[in-house]
Amino acid sequence: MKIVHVASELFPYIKTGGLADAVGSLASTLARDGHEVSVFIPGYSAVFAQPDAAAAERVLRLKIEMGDTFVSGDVKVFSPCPNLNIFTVCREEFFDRKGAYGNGERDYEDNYLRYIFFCKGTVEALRLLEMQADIVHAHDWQAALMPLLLRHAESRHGATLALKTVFTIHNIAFQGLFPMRAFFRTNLPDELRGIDGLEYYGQMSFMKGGILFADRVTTVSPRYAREIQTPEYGCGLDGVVASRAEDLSGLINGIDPSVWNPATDAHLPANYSAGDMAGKAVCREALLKKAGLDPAGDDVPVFGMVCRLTEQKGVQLVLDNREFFLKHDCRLVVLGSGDKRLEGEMRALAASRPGKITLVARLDEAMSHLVEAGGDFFVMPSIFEPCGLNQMYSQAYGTPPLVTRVGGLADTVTDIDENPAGGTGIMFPPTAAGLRDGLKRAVKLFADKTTLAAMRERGMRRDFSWAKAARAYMELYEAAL
Ligand SMILES: Nc1ncnc2c1ncn2[C@@H]1O[C@H](COP(=O)(O)OP(=O)(O)O[C@H]2O[C@H](CO)[C@@H](O)[C@H](O)[C@H]2O)[C@@H](O)[C@H]1O
Repeated sequence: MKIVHVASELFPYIKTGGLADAVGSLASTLARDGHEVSVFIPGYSAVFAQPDAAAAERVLRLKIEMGDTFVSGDVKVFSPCPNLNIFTVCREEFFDRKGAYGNGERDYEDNYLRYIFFCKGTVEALRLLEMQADIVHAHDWQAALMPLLLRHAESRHGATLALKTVFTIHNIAFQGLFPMRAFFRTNLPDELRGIDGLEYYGQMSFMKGGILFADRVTTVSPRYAREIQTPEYGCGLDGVVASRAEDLSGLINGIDPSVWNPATDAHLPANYSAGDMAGKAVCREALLKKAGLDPAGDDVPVFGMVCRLTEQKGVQLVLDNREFFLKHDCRLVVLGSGDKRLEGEMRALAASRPGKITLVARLDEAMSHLVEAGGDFFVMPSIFEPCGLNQMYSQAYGTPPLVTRVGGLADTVTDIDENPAGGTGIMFPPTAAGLRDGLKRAVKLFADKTTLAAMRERGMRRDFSWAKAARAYMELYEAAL
């Protein structure tokens, strides 16, 4: 099958979060299975810093109509492995910047222009390169205009660019909402300005376009697919999502075993597996040292956390439990940056107990592997979580996760008290009291080494592979065609 993915992130070329991992793994798994896969991403300068992308060749010059003007750019391509072509839609003025979406303080004000250009450039490339896709699969708000722009270009040019379109919601909290004047740059027909089109309370919503106009809509777990049809989790788009209920499905992400496998992980000082756990202790020691924490004996649990520091990830719940971390003999390593207030409060908490609590406020791929491997428990108390990857990584690394009962977390972790013979983690409601209870249960469990060892082993033997996840997408594509 000819499959085209369109996304603003792709591991290992450009990543700010789980979107990059999900698209990267899905695309390469489908390519390995023999499908002809292309991925379109913006030509961020960071992409070309990667060795295989540095040799990208220009295949097209673009001149894209955006409102009453034409904007130029080009398309470069490289191929990191058989059956996989990565196309970058380039325009230095838009994508040659330090951050993908903003400067660290705020989002770029021209993001609507950048991603309209990206989607239009992709559609134009599909046309000029005569790619004849079976499926065009767009991800998240940055690519959400693809289904509409593609069908519009088809009717303008009398061509078929793709048989079916799929839109995946990785996180409905980020919708691409802009003042309505942005619509003018799409050159879409005026009737799409209204409530049955892209309008959302007087603004223009990219994500609404993806949900309404793709042939199939997916999100990244069955539970989140149900949740986003409710006002509590739908972030204002619950009605729109519910209107597509018949074409909506929730497909769990997988993890890429060539990147996330403790038996082969090159980021770790020692490897280990369910059958030989000796290396995990080496990783634990290395983690404490790297994080600048005091050594911790067998009776002192090490809690790890890796995430964007945002409300979504439940960082506030951790802060609300400062007393727990201060009172109990434990260690806490937090790797993440983001919201300045949360970062500041976490930094203050760490400063109040150096040697015991630490915040590493940067993006650090290698250290994220070490936290997964070296921790005794992984803390992931998300307020909402479409799928979540770290709770799967942590189970694969023998580090039981503490998770809230929401979205993909509830779909991928089994609570040890509810199911003593099958438990792989600890689950609780998304509140400060819920997390407190979870932490206390973890401390108790840490003293019960037999139960803990069995739980670790069960997590490590679970099949979270992308092979399984990619099969579910293939079934969806086939059903759509
Ligand atoms: N400081 C840091 N250093 C190194 N690595 C860091 C890091 N901070 C975060 N990461 C990494 O970023 C990724 C985060 O992935 P998640 O799926 O947990 O969340 P995210 O909310 O970004 O993704 C959204 O999309 C994905 C993909 O569909 C969904 O699983 C998820 O629920 C949804 O919110 C992980 O690989 C993690 O290790």
